[in-house]
Amino acid sequence: MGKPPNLYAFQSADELAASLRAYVLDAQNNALERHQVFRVALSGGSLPKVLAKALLEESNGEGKVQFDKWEIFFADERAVPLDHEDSNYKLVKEEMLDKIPAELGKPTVHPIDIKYLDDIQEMADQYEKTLVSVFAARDSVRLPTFDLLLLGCGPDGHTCSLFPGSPLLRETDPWVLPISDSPKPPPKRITLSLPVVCHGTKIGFVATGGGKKGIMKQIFDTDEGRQLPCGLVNENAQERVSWFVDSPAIEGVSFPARRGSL
Ligand SMILES: O=C(O)[C@H](O)[C@@H](O)[C@H](O)[C@H](O)COP(=O)(O)O
Repeated sequence: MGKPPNLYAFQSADELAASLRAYVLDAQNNALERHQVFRVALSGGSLPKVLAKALLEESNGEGKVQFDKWEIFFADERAVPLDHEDSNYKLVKEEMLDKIPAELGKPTVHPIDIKYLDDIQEMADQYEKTLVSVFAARDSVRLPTFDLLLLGCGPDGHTCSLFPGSPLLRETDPWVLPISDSPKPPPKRITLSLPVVCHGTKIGFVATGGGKKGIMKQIFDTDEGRQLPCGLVNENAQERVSWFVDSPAIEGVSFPARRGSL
């Protein structure tokens, strides 16, 4: 048995952003020491905005974000054009990429290939090929190891586009999966598989606001919650998982949270 996931709780968005920055920088610096590149997967939802605040506004203190060493992938993506309002790429671009000051460098970004909008199986396969080309040949690496995955938690306990009760949760072979009936619109998406998510060196969740308190209590305090997608990531990746939450999101949660800093 490993150690449980880390749950960090903050009073304010500024405190959360400062700790998230320290966490991301630590992951970045460790990755750069190991292999001179930082491979990150990002989800959509509220995460890109919080991340941009952490990395672009909180510039005091330790270390520098070396965006020119970043390779950014999408933990999940909606099968829509890259300039569509549902696109996670557009969200990340507008919230963060377009605002990166020139002196921090430009990350390499891996969006979906919109040639395959009408064939999401092919889109997933092609995205997997992108991962293969970056992480090594599929045959020699059982799973790609992201240095960091930064994820959100839906009100039903979903993460990426892995939804509660979905058969996709049982898929162990593909790295990237298509989904055509997502309960959260739009219905057609691709997502990293659960084994790929859980294989990350570090997995960070950001969940804020009172709207999250019911699901946080379920995930951290109940056996059923541990079977939800976010709970499964906690169970499988244990101390490699860190949650960054605000006080309203964990009101009533019994699982011990560390308050105020990393
Ligand atoms: O593309 C998506 O739909 C997201 O990747 C999704 O998994 C999101 O992260 C959660 O729904 C949490 O969203 P919030 O952070 O907005 O609550």
